[in-house]
Amino acid sequence: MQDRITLVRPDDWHIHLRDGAVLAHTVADAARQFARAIIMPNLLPPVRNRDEAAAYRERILAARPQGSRFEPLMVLYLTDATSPEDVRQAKASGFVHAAKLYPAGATTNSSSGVTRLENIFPTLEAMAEVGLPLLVHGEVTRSEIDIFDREKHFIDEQLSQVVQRFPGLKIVFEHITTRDAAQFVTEAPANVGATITAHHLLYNRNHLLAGGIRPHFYCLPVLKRNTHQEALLDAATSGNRKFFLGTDSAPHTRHAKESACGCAGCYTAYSAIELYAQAFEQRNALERLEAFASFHGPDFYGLPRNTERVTLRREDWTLPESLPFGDQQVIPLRAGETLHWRLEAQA
Ligand SMILES: NC(=O)N[C@@H](CC(=O)O)C(=O)O
Ligand SMILES: [Zn+2]
Ligand SMILES: [Zn+2]
Repeated sequence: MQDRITLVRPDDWHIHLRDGAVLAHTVADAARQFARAIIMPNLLPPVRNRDEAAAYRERILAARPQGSRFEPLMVLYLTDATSPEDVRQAKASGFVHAAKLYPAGATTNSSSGVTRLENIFPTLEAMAEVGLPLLVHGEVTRSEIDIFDREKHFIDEQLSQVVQRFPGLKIVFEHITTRDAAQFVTEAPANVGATITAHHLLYNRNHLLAGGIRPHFYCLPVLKRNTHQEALLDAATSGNRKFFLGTDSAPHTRHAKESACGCAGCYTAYSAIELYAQAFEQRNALERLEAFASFHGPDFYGLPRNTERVTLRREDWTLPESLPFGDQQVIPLRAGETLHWRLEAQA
């Protein structure tokens, strides 16, 4: 049985680091594993332009552990008011690598998001022109649409249109959760890719709801039935270059999660690559992990692959029950449970 895997250091193409005191924790967790990460801009207020991205980037860099070369890849948050000029300035900065579409009301801190896709057509045109990828939280927000069907509706009503209308625009369908999304991306042209989280590979809605409601498994888009989980495992382990690692690690305090109205988001940054290794091993596909975690993302974004290597060792270890999070606590996904792979500390 294989007991070590060496891979080129991976990157995380979708992470929430939050801001302020918690950056010390979130940045350290990400930097231990990943060389670079695409930093989600859904702060309050959101990261709307080059200057806000520059300031947030400085706060992240200042929170890096000593000696870390972790590189935050910044993202603009699209609002109805984002202009083509904002896009050009952001691209020219060199440190903004994408812009994110949050349909207004779809998820955490999305209230300043885009209310009608048509409002940002000129902005999307500019993004296609300068080569700034569009990242999408792909769910419709209409209250009459069942929450388990919102991703599928988004594909049919919105994403397919954007793909058709802007053939020159790179699009990442973020944190896909359904067979429909995996199929859509597979059949789409090469400018369309997708991130897949570790939790959507490891879990389905039974884990969230059967035998008791488990708030630490609640995220958006919500976990779907096991047939969708299987389709995501197929996609992630297929070797298809359109699919790559994006944890969507999205910490909320323990109190905000364990509540009558709990927040959406799973904290996976603490052990992300180990969780992915476990998912790939379930499929006997460990040899496909490196391409998914370390090659497909930079290739899609047009960035160089990392050169440094990391090693995962087969070793049982137990995740902490909770982690410090500013002056509060965050519960990592799989808290108190045993993982079977462990990332070796860097010399
Ligand atoms: N994924 C989540 O459940 N939550 C994210 C937002 C998001 O990525 O949709 C968050 O910022 O908390
Ligand atoms: Zn999202
Ligand atoms: Zn996210």
